[in-house]
Amino acid sequence: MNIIEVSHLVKEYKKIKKERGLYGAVKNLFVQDVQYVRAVDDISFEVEKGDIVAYIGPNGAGKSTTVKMLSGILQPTAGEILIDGISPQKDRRRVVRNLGVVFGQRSQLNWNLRLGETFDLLKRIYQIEDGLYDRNLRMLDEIFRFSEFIDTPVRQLSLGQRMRGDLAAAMLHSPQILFLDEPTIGLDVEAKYSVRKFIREINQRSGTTIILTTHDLGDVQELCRRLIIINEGKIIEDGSLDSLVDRIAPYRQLVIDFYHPAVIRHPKAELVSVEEARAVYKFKKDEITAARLIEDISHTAPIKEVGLKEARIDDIIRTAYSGNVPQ
Ligand SMILES: Nc1ncnc2c1ncn2[C@@H]1O[C@H](COP(=O)(O)OP(=O)(O)OP(=O)(O)O)[C@@H](O)[C@H]1O
Repeated sequence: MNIIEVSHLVKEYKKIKKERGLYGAVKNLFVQDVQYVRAVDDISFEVEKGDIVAYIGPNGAGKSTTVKMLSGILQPTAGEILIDGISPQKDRRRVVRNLGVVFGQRSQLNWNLRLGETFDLLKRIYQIEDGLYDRNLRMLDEIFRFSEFIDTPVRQLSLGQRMRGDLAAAMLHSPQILFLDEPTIGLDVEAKYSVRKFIREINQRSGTTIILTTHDLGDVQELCRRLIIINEGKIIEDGSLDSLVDRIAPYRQLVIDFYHPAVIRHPKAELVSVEEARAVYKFKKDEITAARLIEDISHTAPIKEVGLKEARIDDIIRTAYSGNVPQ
C-alpha cells in the first residue's frame, strides 16, 4: 500500500532581479524584472508503507523544497500530494499528526527546558493521551536510551544525545511517516552508527515509513532499500542502490598474487595486467563470482593472496549526479 503519492509536482519560486547602481535603483522603483526558479520540475513517485527511502541529490537539487511541500509548509505551484490519502495542502493539521520531522542541523527541542520537559510539552501540543504517551515513552527509551539524560537541559546535551532526543521527540505522537533531514550530520563514527541503528529499529518496530535526505552516502548504503535521486528539480534515478551500481559499475576487479609469475587466462574474465607474480582480472559479477574465479585459477597455479576491488559508492553517486548512467 502506498502511503505517499506524489504526481506531477512543481514548485516555482519567484525571484525579483535587482538592477545594480544608481540608475538600477531608480529603475527598480518603477519596473520589476520578475524571474521564476523551477526548484521542483514535474516529479512523480510513490512510497510504500514501511519503506526507508533515500531522497538525495547535489546542493540545490530541490530536496528540501520537496520535503517542505510534502509536510505542507510550502504550497506547490502545480501537482498533487497525498499523504495516507490526505492532501497536506487541503488538510495540513491532519497530515501533520501523521508526520515526524527531524532536522540534523536544527533541533526541534526547546533549549531552555530539560529533555523530559520538552517531551511533556509535545504531549500537550499533540494532545497525546496518557496511556499512549507512557507506552511510547517506554518503547522509545528502549530504543534511544534517553533516561540517563532525561533531566539534563537540552542545551547541555552532546550532539549525539540531542539527536537521540530529537528522534524520540519526533516519534512521541506515533506518526506513520518520518522525514529525516541529514540525521547524522556532525556526528562521530560511533554516534553515526548508533543513530543508524536507532532509525532501523524504529522502522522495524513501528513500521514507520522513513524518507531520508542526506549527503552522507553511508546513511544511504546502510539504511535505504530504495534511492530516489533528484537533480535540477527532476528525478533522474529511482531504484535500489544495487541496481544503480550494476548499471554504472558492472565490473569488479580481482587482484591475484601467485607464488611464481604466471599468465593464466579465464573465459569469463579479462586479464587486465600481469606484473611479475601479480595478475589483475576484470569480470562482471552476473557472469561469474569472485569465489569461482579464484577456485578455477588456483587449479592452474597456487595462489598466495587475493584482493577484490569494488567501485566506491561516492564514485557511483557522483556518476549518477552527472546523469551519465547507462540504462
Ligand atoms: N525561498 C526561496 N526563494 C527562491 N529560491 C529558492 C528558495 N528556496 C530554494 N530556492 C532555490 O530552489 C532550488 C532548490 O533548493 P532546495 O533548497 O530545495 O535544494 P536542496 O536539494 O535541498 O539543496 P541542499 O542540498 O543544498 O540543501 C535552489 O536553486 C535554490 O536556490
